[in-house]
Amino acid sequence: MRIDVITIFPGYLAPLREALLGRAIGAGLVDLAVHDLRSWTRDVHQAVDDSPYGGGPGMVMRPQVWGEALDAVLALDERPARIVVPTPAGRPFTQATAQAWTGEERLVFACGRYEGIDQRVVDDARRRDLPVDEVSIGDYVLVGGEVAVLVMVEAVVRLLPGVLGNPASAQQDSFSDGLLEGPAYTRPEVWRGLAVPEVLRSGNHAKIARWRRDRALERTAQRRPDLLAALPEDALDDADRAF
Ligand SMILES: O=C(OCc1ccccc1)c1cn[nH]c1
Repeated sequence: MRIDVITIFPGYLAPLREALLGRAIGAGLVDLAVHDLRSWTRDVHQAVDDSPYGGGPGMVMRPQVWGEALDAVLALDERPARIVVPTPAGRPFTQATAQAWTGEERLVFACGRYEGIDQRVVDDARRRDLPVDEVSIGDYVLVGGEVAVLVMVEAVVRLLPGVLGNPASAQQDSFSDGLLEGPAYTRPEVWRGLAVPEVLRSGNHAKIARWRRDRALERTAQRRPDLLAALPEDALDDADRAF
């Protein structure tokens, strides 16, 4: 998978070259290219924003600069690309989104700042039949899209074959069965007077699986009743319902 990021703060994306993601890049599982949006400005001040039509606070990112930047970056590789624009006003980015994007040959992230990017940039891309997703990583406002890109790239790349040492852990992710992960424990057996739940040391794998599912159901009911309500009918068996 090729990933391009267009931003006025390329340094913000440096963490993508660290650790697991850095190894995925080194192993050739991911190609990452970060581009400075200001490369496509033509004025001496390298202006990337301007005042909003209709008035109001803040600034809007200029369409000309973004249009030229996207055209140039898209032209760097003939692989079809999905353009992703992080914004508080976007559709929710979820594990399902991350899973779906693992099928993409190329992702091009456009990092907005200020009050966002002139809407015509997205409209023009869609008019040219380029897939464009305006996505939100959560209901809060950041200063720019760069942090959201770090989140989304990590969520996607960890799912690519060969990236995680143990693919099973991606399968048993929180959300993969629609429930939150329950509590996890490791040695020592007793720590500061707190013991690991007996069942986990019983060696009885059926009992352990049941206990883990009960803890996941309990936690989901307490913290995310919305996820419980969203489960398909057949997702809960009788033992679950008893819980
Ligand atoms: O703040 C975010 O993106 C940066 C951004 C983009 C456009 C205008 C303002 C801020 C964001 C919040 N949840 N998901 C994304």
